[in-house]
Amino acid sequence: MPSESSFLGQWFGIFAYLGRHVLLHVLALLVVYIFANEIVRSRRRIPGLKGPKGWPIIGNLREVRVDAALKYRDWSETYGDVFQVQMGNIPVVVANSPAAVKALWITNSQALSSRPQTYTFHKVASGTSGFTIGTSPYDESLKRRKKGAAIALNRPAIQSYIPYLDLETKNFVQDLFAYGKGGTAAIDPLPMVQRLAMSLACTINWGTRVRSHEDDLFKEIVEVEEHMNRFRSTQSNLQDYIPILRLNPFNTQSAKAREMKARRARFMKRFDEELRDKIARGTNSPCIQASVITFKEDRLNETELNSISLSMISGGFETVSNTIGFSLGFLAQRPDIQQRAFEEICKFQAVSSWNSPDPLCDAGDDQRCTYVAALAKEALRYFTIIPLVLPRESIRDINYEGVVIPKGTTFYMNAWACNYREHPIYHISAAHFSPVVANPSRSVDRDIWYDPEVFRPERWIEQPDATLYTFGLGYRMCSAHMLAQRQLYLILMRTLSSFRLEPHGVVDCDPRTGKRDPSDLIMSARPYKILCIPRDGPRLARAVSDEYKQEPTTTTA
Ligand code: HEM
Repeated sequence: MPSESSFLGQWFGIFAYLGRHVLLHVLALLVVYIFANEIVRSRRRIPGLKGPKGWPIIGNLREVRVDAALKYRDWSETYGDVFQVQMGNIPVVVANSPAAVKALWITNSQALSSRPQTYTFHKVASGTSGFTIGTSPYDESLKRRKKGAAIALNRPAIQSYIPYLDLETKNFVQDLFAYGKGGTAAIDPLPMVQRLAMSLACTINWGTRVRSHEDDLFKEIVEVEEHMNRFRSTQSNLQDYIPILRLNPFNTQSAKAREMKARRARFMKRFDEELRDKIARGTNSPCIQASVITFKEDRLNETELNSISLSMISGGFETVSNTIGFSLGFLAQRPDIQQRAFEEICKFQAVSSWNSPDPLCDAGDDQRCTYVAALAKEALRYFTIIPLVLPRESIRDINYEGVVIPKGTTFYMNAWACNYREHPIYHISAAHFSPVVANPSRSVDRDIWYDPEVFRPERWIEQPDATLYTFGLGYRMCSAHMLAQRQLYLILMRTLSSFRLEPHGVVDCDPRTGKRDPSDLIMSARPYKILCIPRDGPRLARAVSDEYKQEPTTTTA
């Protein structure tokens, strides 16, 4: 009779043998898979275009997981201004200089008129709910939606939104004053400016305001949109590029994307239903959705209408708020710039700087205070909150300096690299950088700066025609760049004429070191607190006291 221990020993031997066998098979399969994938990956590279080779399966994903724009700029020194990377097996062309970007995005504007589709954002997080304009591929429907957005965001339309801008920026100043307890309590201004931007977008689109950053609806939209921003990131959703990861049954990313899709659909439906109800009762304010629903001549279907709403929320809210989020923290540490802006506002309003100017400045003024307009533009350049613009996809072959880039290729514009383009004779490696003394005559090309690392609004007064890359370029450039600049200008005018900003504790709003998550698509600053000290408390209190939470009375286009 075999003893119990030898019996167990036999079973153990059988299992060990089977285990080794299975393991060897799995390893062999893995090697074959990697080998076969390497052949596919190298065949998909664009012939004639240089670029880092990357790793099997993941390509360059590991190297560009965070701060991709900075990495691409570094690589451009080795591979040239235009090179290819591989996201998994997918080749992507990256353009890193003003000249290259203009040759591709302007000269080939129509060829670059589409957007690539990704698994996480397009298939899971959006699905049948439709895409924003900024994430839609090129087709007839996109053309209709772009036309609708262009009418809603052109100069005359913006003029009609001035009462809304007035109300929301006034509400913002009131919030800084009230929550900041007249300069005695440190506050995080981000939720307040998020409310401003969100409320403006909702008013223009649905005729509905978002009154407080303490509202549950506000918090819900912020949370959902922040997640959506992550699903749109060009480098952090590995499953977009490595399809095998989508099979993972415990895939938390897809589960989160589905959850956000459902939550987004809920608040969109709520806005839509409220508006339809108001239209039925004849109590609606004029807004984009009402004008399309009421006058059906625009021929936009339900999904297209939804796409415009999504674009207003997703385009209009995080962009402006994060630019201001970085700017206020940064300016709190730059009393010199605040003082200069204040003096320029006083001059603009024709009051002496020891008298206080009107803290609420004229909402109808279209960026005529040159210094503050330049300050807004410099904030857009310096913080370049979408460093890699939004990806494009070519709908035709493009010939770039003799290299044929096939139709269907993804392109990234490195707006960061273009906005920070430094003339070679002033180039010093980032680690040893010391700002060059300001001397405008030394900037030899209008798109190339001698001091890009310095925050200097004056550059836009010296070179008003220099290109700003923050809104992208060409056919798919930001549809609302005029509205956004107007918004930023009025927010800065009113904030800087009302308050002196001081940092409270550590404030890092440096666009290189102070990002909350450097893998996001739209960058935001790490949370910080500042003191908003009224320049003239009694006057400010009077200016913001009058019924600031009322509904706007003037109509939209
Ligand atoms: C600081 C503010 C803003 C910045 C930095 C910004 C930036 C951008 C960028 C980089 C693009 C892609 C451009 C390209 O591919 O060339 C874009 C597209 C877009 N933006 Fe903005 N944006 C801002 C504000 C807004 C606002 C306030 C709205 C709406 C109210 C908006 C609506 C859109 C739309 C609809 C598109 C899609 C255009 C298309 O694909 O055809 N943006 N934006």
